Amino acid sequence: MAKSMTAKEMKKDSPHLNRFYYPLDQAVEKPFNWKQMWRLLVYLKPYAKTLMPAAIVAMLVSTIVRLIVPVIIGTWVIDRAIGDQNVSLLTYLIIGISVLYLLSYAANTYRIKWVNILGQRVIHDLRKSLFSHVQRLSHNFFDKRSAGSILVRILNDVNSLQELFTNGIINLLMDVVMLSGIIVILFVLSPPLALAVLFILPIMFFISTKLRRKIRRSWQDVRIQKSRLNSHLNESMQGIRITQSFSQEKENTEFFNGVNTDNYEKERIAMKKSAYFGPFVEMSNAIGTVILISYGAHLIITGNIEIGVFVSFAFYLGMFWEPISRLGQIYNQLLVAMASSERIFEFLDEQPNVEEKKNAKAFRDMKGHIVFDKVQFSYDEDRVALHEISLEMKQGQTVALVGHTGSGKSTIANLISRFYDPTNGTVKIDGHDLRDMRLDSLRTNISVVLQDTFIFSGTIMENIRFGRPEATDEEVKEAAKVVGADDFIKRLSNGYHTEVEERGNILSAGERQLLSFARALLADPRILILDEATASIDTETEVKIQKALRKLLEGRTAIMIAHRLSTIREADNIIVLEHGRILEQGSHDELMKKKGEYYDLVKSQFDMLDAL
Ligand SMILES: Nc1ncnc2c1ncn2[C@@H]1O[C@H](COP(=O)(O)OP(=O)(O)OP(=O)(O)O)[C@@H](O)[C@H]1O
Repeated sequence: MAKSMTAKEMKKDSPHLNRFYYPLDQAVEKPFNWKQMWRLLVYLKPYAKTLMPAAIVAMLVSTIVRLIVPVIIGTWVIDRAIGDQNVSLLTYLIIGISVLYLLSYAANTYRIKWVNILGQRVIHDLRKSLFSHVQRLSHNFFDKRSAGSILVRILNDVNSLQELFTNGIINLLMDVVMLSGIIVILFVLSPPLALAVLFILPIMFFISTKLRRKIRRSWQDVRIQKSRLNSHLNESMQGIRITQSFSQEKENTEFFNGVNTDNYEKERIAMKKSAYFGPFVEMSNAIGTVILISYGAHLIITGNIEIGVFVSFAFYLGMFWEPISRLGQIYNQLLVAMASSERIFEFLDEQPNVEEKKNAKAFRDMKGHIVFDKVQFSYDEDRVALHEISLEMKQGQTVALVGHTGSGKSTIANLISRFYDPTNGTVKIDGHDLRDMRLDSLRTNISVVLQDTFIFSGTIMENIRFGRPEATDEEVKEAAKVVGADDFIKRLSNGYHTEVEERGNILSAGERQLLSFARALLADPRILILDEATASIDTETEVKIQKALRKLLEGRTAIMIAHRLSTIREADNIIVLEHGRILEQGSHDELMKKKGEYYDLVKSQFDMLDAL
């Protein structure tokens, strides 16, 4: 039964969750689904002729040895060799049994090895296909999900399938063979004793399944609690600076202690329930043994069975519980795997919204002449982000997009890079509808410099080279020089080889911006999209950035989402947007003369500056 908790339930469930709750928490129980199971098993296909059969043969060898040894001991060693006091037969039997055990030992070693390799490979393949698929998905997929939830699927959900693929499937086969083997042998040896001993089987199976279900639910609670603990820990570490600056450490610690205690409580309950299982197994064994002794002894005394059969029964009874208990475990594993695989397949079934046509053409020598022809666009059904926008950006022009927040500036930029397709109308570059063109040939001609520059972990050199992986060290340095980033890079401890952590925490906002300019310049795009930083930067850096910008813009079509008056003023064309519509456009002087919306915007910036 699928079960997800509401916030209210979670708060009730966890007394310490007064301030936060984490809606990602979900119980992981899904009904068994054959179709999905079959889809999962397809991942074993590449190994269907190598590792799979090898592991199955090894498993069969060790299981068959375990199955026949008790019969040999009962009917041959006890009834024949010892009964007839036949020493040479006894010697042969001892040697034979030893050889069989050695064979089983070798088969087991290989089974474990092959099964583990098989599991690891399947998980490796699954993670690879999931990652490459997710990387191909369009922006609208990432709009709907947090980075954290995507990470959980690629890491945790795939991990939770590992156990199924390493041991689960082969163990399942092994246990079925073992269990059916034991039942058949017991009935062949003595049908009445087999009936008496196996009579308790369905009862035990029923009770143990119930018990296991309870235990499983408790461990699910533990997992949910752990995920809350992780979420809180993650949030605390990410926000540590804000916590410290607002002196909220005490409150935060109290909250953490609360979640930690809840976690402990859930673990304690789960442990307690799990502790019932071992003694239950022992007790069931004991009941079986009592039945065996009382009824078995009666059968021996009345001459219906020999002592050897009795001994074989005792052996099998000891072996019986292991596969039964493991089958329950595998069933649990399957349920967990169902939940995880459902989430994984949900991602794999997601198709990119922006698709490339089969016969898509490549841009050759793009000039960078952009035309929007009656473009309408909505991110979601109920809100229109752009209404019938028609505009032209000529080759080499710098076009500034201005307007209030939410007016559609970034949306226009997103459509030029074809991160989304227009709902109506067409976006053309050099006269080609973008939907007819190859995505890679479009995007290699466009560089996007965002406000929040993303710095990857690696060296400064590698970060700049991201724009053109084949660039030489000299070309990287040249690009940095042109945009004026060279000065600060040289002052870093290791110059161009300084390691910057993910997101570039060791660099200032201005430095990060210069770095992203160098990256864009190195890529040498025909079209440059620049989301200008709103963060205030000191005048010296501002001047540097302006100079760098001029270099960067030379000979390219540039679309600037502009906030600084200095940038806007220099643009060839200024497009003023409001609520997804173009209000007016023209050069700075033309628009100032018009005394429209742009004039008001500029005036308000000046008024603000005066007020400062
Ligand atoms: N990924 C998205 N999903 C849904 N709606 C979105 C998405 N991105 C933007 N919007 C909406 O589309 C409209 C236009 O947003 P856009 O980001 O283009 O504005 P903007 O002018 O660039 O704003 P800002 O100056 O704040 O960056 C807004 O109403 C916004 O809420």
